[in-house]
Amino acid sequence: MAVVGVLALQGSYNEHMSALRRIGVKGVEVRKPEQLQGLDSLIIPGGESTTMAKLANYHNLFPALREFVGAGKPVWGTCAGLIFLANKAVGQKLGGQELVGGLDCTVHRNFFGSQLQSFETELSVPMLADKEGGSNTCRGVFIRAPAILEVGSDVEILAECPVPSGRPSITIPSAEGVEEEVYSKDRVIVAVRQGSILATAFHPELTSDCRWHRFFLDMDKESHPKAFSALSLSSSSRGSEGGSKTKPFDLPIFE
Ligand SMILES: NC(=O)CC[C@H](N)C(=O)O
Repeated sequence: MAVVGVLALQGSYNEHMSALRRIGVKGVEVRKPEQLQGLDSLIIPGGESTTMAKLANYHNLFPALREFVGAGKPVWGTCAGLIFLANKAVGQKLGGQELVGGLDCTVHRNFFGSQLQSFETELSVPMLADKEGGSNTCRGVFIRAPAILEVGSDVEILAECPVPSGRPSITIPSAEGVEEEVYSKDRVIVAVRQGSILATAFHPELTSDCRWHRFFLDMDKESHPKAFSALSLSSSSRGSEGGSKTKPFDLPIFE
């Protein structure tokens, strides 16, 4: 059976573990480098990326995380996890923070503002409906959320979000990195895929819609078909959009 790890240093790892349970998959909490061995895929949750990076450093996790990403094993970063996976981050705290990298993009760490500017919105994600069924949109829960400013040519854009009008204006380094310019587009990228890396600026694990988790597991399945032979992700555990009816929800989620 495929083994899905969830980086459990800080942030919404319990919610990811719970979302995995809802679709009949047992997640494994990861806190030490050696726990990455034997995993087929990994979720890096949201939380606070500077704190998470300090904890990851403390536990000497960065080399092992880079190796995991470099090996082409599926990795999904949500929110702070997206920041971890970006090759470049701007808007960081003084002194910056270490990144795992691997995802060819520039991310703004607090693009949508502070806690007070957190919001929910309906996002258009036709890819999700194509692959996992259900509606063309999903609920996007954005909490002190980052956004992706630029992507490389290998990165597939899965979702964009209109930039909320009340959001404080942010400056971003210009291409040369010297001058600063104000972000002026009316839309911004919030979900991408680059090969085995999936990244979302929002929190699917806080909603009852399990399609992002299923999509991620399907990526895992593509790369390790054998590991999934014993995993019953079809019929019984897939259920309808909104999660399996057979397993009780054990954490509060947004309906
Ligand atoms: N909900 C989140 O994960 C927020 C991430 C936050 N902007 C950060 O740095 O780390």
